[in-house]
Amino acid sequence: MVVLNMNNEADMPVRDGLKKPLVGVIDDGTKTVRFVIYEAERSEELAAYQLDKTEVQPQEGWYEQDPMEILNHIRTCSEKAIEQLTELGYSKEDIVTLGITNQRETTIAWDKFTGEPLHPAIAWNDIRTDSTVDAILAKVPDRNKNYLKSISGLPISPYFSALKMRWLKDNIKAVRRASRDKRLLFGTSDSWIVWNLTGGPQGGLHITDVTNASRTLLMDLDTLNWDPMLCRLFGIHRDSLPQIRSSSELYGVVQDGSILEGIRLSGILGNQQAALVGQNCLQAGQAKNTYRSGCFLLYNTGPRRVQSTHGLVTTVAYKLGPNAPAIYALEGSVAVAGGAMKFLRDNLKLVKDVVKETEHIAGQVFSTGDVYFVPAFSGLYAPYWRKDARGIICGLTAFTTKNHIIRAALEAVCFQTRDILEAMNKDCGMPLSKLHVDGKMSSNDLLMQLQADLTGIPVLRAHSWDMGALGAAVVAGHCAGVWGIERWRHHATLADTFLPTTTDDDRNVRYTKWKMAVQRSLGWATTKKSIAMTGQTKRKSSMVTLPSQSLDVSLSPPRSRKGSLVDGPSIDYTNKFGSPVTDDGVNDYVEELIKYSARKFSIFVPMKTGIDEATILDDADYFMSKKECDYGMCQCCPTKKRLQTDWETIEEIIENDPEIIFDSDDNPIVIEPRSDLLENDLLVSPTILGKGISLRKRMQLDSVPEIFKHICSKLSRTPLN
Ligand SMILES: Nc1ncnc2c1ncn2[C@@H]1O[C@H](COP(=O)(O)OP(=O)(O)O)[C@@H](O)[C@H]1O
Ligand SMILES: O=P(O)(O)OC[C@H](O)CO
Repeated sequence: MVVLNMNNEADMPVRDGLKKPLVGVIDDGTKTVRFVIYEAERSEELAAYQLDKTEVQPQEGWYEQDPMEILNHIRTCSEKAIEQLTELGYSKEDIVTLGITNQRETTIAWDKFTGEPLHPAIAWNDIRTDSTVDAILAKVPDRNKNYLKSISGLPISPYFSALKMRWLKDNIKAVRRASRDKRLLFGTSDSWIVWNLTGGPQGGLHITDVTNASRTLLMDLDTLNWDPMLCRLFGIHRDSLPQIRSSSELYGVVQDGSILEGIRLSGILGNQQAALVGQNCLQAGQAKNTYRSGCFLLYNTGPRRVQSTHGLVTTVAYKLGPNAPAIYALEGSVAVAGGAMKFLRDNLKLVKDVVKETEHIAGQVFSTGDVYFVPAFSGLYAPYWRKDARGIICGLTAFTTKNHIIRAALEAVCFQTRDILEAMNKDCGMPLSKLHVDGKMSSNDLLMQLQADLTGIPVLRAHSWDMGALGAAVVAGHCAGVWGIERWRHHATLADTFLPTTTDDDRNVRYTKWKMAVQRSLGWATTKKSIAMTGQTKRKSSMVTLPSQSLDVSLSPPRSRKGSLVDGPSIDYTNKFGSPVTDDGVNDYVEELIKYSARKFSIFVPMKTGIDEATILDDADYFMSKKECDYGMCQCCPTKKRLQTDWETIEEIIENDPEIIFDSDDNPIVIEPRSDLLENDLLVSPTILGKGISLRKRMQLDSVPEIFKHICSKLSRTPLN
């Protein structure tokens, strides 16, 4: 008899006879949804079912998924896998607990009350947020993409969830509205799944685990909580974010009326962290590389957070219980690995069947014939973090055949892995002596041999390609008491070994050439081009050039926006505009100022009797009163972490993001009625370089932004309409 105990929570079911406790895993990948059932004691996969997801690519560089399809697939896959169980003499009741592993960073916004997704999921590899990245970079000193790394471990890149959340708030009305009405919930796909499994609008749990949270760019790696400054910077309100939990604890019970009804949920891990656990890389110094659409190398650094100075990210590897310490990892993420094979199949039609043909075709030549393929389709991730890189195939000659190109695409995966290893060795100071690998693409023997040859270390391929689901089963089973982590630590993972067959000189010469190819791929996509590509015209801040002024002054943007806004001439308006300026000639300039460079504003409107003062939005008071403890850490908002906010366009902020309408002293921007204003006058008072300057602007009615009309209607003598 096995008695299962969930961390002192209510006891798990009691099983009799020979049947062993089973653990189910929901695996939400980029391309597929799977449901896998393991027999805990023998770590054996008993049943699995998988469905492909519909690929949605509405524009170049945009990758979306249907959140409802994810849920429907989970239902179907779990039903089918459980059907298989019955043939083995088991039943659904033998599944004692569930784990979830998921594609990370993919972001979903939904309505807390209706449960409806407010937009398709934006997948991790989507680059629509290119210009959002620019807007955020414009707010940080020196536009330094690593500025937030000391807190979050991550560079500012389209890859991470905060950028996707910001984009959704900026561009999707339904998301904005839900935010204003406090109905908005954000989450990575694990949160979406758990919320729905545990009741959805009827009390569903809005949670995520530390590993997923560590991929958002909003979590502080030390406190393992949402960081107030990061939330403020990205304009994401704490109430819309899930609660961060450990990777292995009893979260709740499935209550969605599906076949999984009543089963407990006790493990959540991002899929790359899950593969690290599945590969049994539980000691500091062990690493694994998973080859799928992308390729992700994680190096366990134990409880020590290693801050990379060579382009890697610091991430949480796992936290096996609410009171267990967090274990960290250094990660090298490669955006395109197996994805390059798909490109050769679907776009260039060089192969029909990736699995059956690539190895054979590439194996017919002994080298790439000096051809190099950099598959930077959506920029390069680690260690370069260049969103302006684009794919190139170089070194083509009249003798180049498709065999060379396919082989070069395989080698690209190996070279990108070497890039990561080089960075990792520098960061850790101790070269990795072997590499554990998994992922579907690792079934390619030629790829594995090339990997050993191009890195010079043995490559150990796991017996099963899907170590992610196994890892999630381990952490869920650990909490349920059916899969001891200590036992797992000593579990011998079977592997095929590929040994290097080249000399150091050979591989270094080839690697130098690869670096040359990478250099040629950089800077290909300009910001301008990427905006045109994605059809995004709204956020223009990074490419704005102020028009030449009729004013006899030199133009200068507010100091903190200098780097991003202006390539053109500059005005020193502090010297010129000490007092209100009503000259019509200043209109264009005020317009520009309002549009692009406002930093701290007061807006005055003609007075309406009886109203003394009001904030721009009713929300502002609410946020002001809540803002400190909102993040659960009012004493923990250390001054050093506060960022001097430099606002985007005022209309954008007002329209898009009520939460962040605060000036640099953390006061809400105030609309003040003033009796000395003419009807339809708005007096905009930006504070620049510490001085208040009043620019009176007579607004053209047809050009008055809706929000100003609203303000005037609310406060002034004469509504604008
Ligand atoms: N034998 C193989 N040789 C080369 N590439 C492969 C092979 N098997 C799979 N791949 C590639 O690896 C990727 C497998 O991805 P998959 O595991 O389905 O993960 P994901 O969920 O990341 O899409 C696909 O892009 C496929 O083209
Ligand atoms: O689903 P995969 O295997 O492509 O994994 C995606 C990663 O989690 C993205 O960070």
